[in-house]
Amino acid sequence: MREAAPDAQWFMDYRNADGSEAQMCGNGTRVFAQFLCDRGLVDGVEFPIATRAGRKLITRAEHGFRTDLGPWTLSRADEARGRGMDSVVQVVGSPDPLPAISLDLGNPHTVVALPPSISLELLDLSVAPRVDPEPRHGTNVEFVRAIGPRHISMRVHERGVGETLSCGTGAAAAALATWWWAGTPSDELAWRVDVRGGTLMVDIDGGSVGLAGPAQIVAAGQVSLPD
Ligand SMILES: N[C@H](CCC[C@H](N)C(=O)O)C(=O)O
Repeated sequence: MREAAPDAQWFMDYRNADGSEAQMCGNGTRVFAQFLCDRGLVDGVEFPIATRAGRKLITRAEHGFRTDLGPWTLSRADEARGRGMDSVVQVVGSPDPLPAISLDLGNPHTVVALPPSISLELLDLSVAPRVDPEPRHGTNVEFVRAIGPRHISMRVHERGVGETLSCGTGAAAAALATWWWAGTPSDELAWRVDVRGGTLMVDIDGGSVGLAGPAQIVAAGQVSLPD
């Protein structure tokens, strides 16, 4: 980690609600940045942090922060390029399994574009969606509804958690998948992603992706780490 981010002063580690380790958390990087700024632990408008998924550059924005999430890849590129999908997802609320593509943003994501016949609001994500073939290390599953040009709405079932109100790397994966499927011209690169918890902005620059949104510390406490 030190080698991947030699100039980073701080390292963000991340655990899911069930205690499992995740390589990255996009929304977490902004709250981490807010914490560092509030405590005066970083200065400047731009600073790098280290994560298990490598160095991430944070920039202060007018309302919150932008995180350069860096490079992304299609996890099963040959399948995705050949068929426009690499897996299927069975979710409560859809009678049939739905086609999906898998992306790697440091952590794994599986994105489903919902057909018009299926309501995003009515999906039951209290039951974990089943991904086939099942990714070896699990995956975060995003369900996407197109709203307008470069504007999507999304719900997410997170690995190690369940449904959450927002997922930053998931929002980036959802925008990237929609962009990739639609073959969007290269000058249309700023995307708006509505999630249950608010709105995130995703900017796509070819093989690299950025995530911007607000950050607000809502509670403070102490955590005891095991020895
Ligand atoms: N909510 C996070 C991602 C948590 C990652 C996680 N659930 C996993 O990959 O196991 C985000 O804002 O990007």
